[in-house]
Amino acid sequence: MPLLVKICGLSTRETLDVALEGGADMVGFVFFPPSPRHIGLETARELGSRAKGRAVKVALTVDADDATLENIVETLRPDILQLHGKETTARLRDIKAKFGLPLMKALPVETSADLAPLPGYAGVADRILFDARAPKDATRPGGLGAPFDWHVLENLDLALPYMVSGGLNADNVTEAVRVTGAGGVDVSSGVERTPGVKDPELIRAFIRAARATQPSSPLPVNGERSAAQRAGG
Ligand SMILES: O=C(O)c1ccccc1N[C@@H]1O[C@H](COP(=O)(O)O)[C@@H](O)[C@H]1O
Repeated sequence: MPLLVKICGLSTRETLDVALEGGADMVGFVFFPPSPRHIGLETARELGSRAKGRAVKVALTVDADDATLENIVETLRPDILQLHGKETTARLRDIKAKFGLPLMKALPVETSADLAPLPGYAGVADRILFDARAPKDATRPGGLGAPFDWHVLENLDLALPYMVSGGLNADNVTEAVRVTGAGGVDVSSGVERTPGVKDPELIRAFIRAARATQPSSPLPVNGERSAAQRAGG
């Protein structure tokens, strides 16, 4: 399976286009007011229609209530919900029943003890995102540009697809994939000039580096674009 590349925290037309043209598989939009990447519903509507059919649209929320999720689903029209708070398995079931969308549950990781909730989430989430555990005094649970010890995932045996995030950038993504065996990578701070301000060249470099972690793809089948073509190579 080709590595999935997600660029998260996009908030402008220009940087969304760079991610799409660079071949990102997933584009993420943050709905969490304390974040420097938070977008409002009008921006969500505009960026959502721009990304439609070109990449998987991911709505990132943190312990959002139903009314907030309803507004996001109505405007962005996401393909998947990324739940980055302390949502329980019961809440995941509830969200799934109400919104009928695939769920990616973010799990904060510092030590192997943090993997304990996995079996519960694996029963209801469609995908897991392993992210660095934020410090206790952080103003947000992610998007801090800090990695975790990837060796915690070294012997992971998980039936569910999983991605890794936290402090990734073009220089360390190869090693992160090698150590964790993740099927996807997710980046925000590592493609920014300052918190919330994406840098087009860093986005392109990250996607190129992530694609380069893979053996060269076989010839495309049934008109599919190869990984190299998707990377613009
Ligand atoms: O990006 C944010 O501001 C954010 C806010 C709240 C929860 C998660 C957030 N970002 C996600 O965190 C990971 C790691 O990001 P980084 O590359 O270390 O900056 C990623 O999934 C972001 O989408």
